[in-house]
Amino acid sequence: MAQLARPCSAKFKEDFAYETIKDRLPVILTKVIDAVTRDRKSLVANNGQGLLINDLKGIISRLAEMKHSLQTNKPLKPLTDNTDSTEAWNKYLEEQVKCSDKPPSWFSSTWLYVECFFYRKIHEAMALSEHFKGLDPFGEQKRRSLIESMTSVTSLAYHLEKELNVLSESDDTEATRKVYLQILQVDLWGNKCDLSISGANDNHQTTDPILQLPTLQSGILVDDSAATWQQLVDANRTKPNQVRVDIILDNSGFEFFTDLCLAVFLVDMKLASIVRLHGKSIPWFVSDVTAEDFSWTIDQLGVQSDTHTNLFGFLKRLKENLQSGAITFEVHTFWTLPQDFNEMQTVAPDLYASLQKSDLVYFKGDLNYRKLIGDRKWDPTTRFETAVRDFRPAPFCALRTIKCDVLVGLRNGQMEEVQRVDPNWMKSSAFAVIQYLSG
Ligand SMILES: O=P(O)(O)OC[C@@]1(O)O[C@H](CO)[C@@H](O)[C@@H]1O
Ligand SMILES: [Mn+2]
Repeated sequence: MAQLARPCSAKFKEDFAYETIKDRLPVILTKVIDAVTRDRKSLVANNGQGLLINDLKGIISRLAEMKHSLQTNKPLKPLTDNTDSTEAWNKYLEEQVKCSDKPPSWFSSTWLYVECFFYRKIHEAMALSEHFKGLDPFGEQKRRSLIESMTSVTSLAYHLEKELNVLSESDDTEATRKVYLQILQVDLWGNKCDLSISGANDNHQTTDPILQLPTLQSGILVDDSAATWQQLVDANRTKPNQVRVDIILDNSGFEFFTDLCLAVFLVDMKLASIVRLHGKSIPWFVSDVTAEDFSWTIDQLGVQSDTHTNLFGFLKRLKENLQSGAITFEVHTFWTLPQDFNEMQTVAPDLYASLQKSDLVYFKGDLNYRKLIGDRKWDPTTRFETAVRDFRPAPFCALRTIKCDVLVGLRNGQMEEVQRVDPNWMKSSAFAVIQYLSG
């Protein structure tokens, strides 16, 4: 068994974790407080009673108390909101208390734990209110980020529709493979549009998603995309018309649109008979997709197609696949717990068993990647399969733009090359990996 690398933590000032906990999360939390304060009038007006003001004041004071706790490195406390994940979170806290010499706190515990706890605490502040239990303080930003990406959305939709109309009439496997690899790269770089790395500042897509690919290509440090194509071909040979693909979603907005493009492509080109999309059950890491974001996105694409007619053909395909059940959306509590994926089989055996029925699972984004490799500071030349440890429910592929300081699977000397090219490599989202592991 390879020696486990140490987890990222803000107790090491050289870790990106330190900058995140010290600087970035307080900024994000301040924006949440401002959003709830600013929206107070519209939130109350929509609900029409002055007493709601006190309810909102309760939320704001809990968030302010959380900010003070974060900035003064107070011990983490059990959650009190009595939701379906409260017990799991409090059990995890108890385990941390048992296995560390001092009470877990923001700057002493692992980065993965405290950053996940940060977003779960924001949800607790809402869940403890009377009338705003499910309030998503990031909802407005996520909606705005899709609307401001509409030029890129419509050009991508039009491009894909044209390709699908030609390919579905031909049985040109090579041409299909080429478009698959192109859409996969579009989906990969869609992950640049993430509101957490941007400190909740605007981060929508402005360039043409297809035309930008050649300039981004050199930033792909590991490219196993050919192996994912082969897995799809092999799965269709052994079980024609029964291939299942899962996409573990990340960010809403433009990235989610690129996920929908990949899903429609796989179904309409008969590379998968079902694509199961997995979202988050609570607002998460600012821009992650919730069930509310999923429904709003489908509705909004409909609204937009009235003016952006290039959307129309793609949207028809998408809606047909949603109605037929070829594309589905679901959530599971596990995705918003603190455990990394090596613990899924123990913590969420039902989810692990479901993923075991998949022929290919795509994990989108940086946080999913961190959870695949345990958010540990592995040597970058460590093999991906070593860092993933025992997690292997099915063949899977990480599609991740790099936004923090954990990375594996590189060649000898490759990390040094990257650092020379861009010392800011862990925050610039200029680099990415497509890393595949067979089942
Ligand atoms: O999972 P995503 O949306 O690609 O990225 C999540 C993220 O923005 O949050 C953390 C930094 O606070 C990092 O893991 C990463 O930068
Ligand atoms: Mn995210």
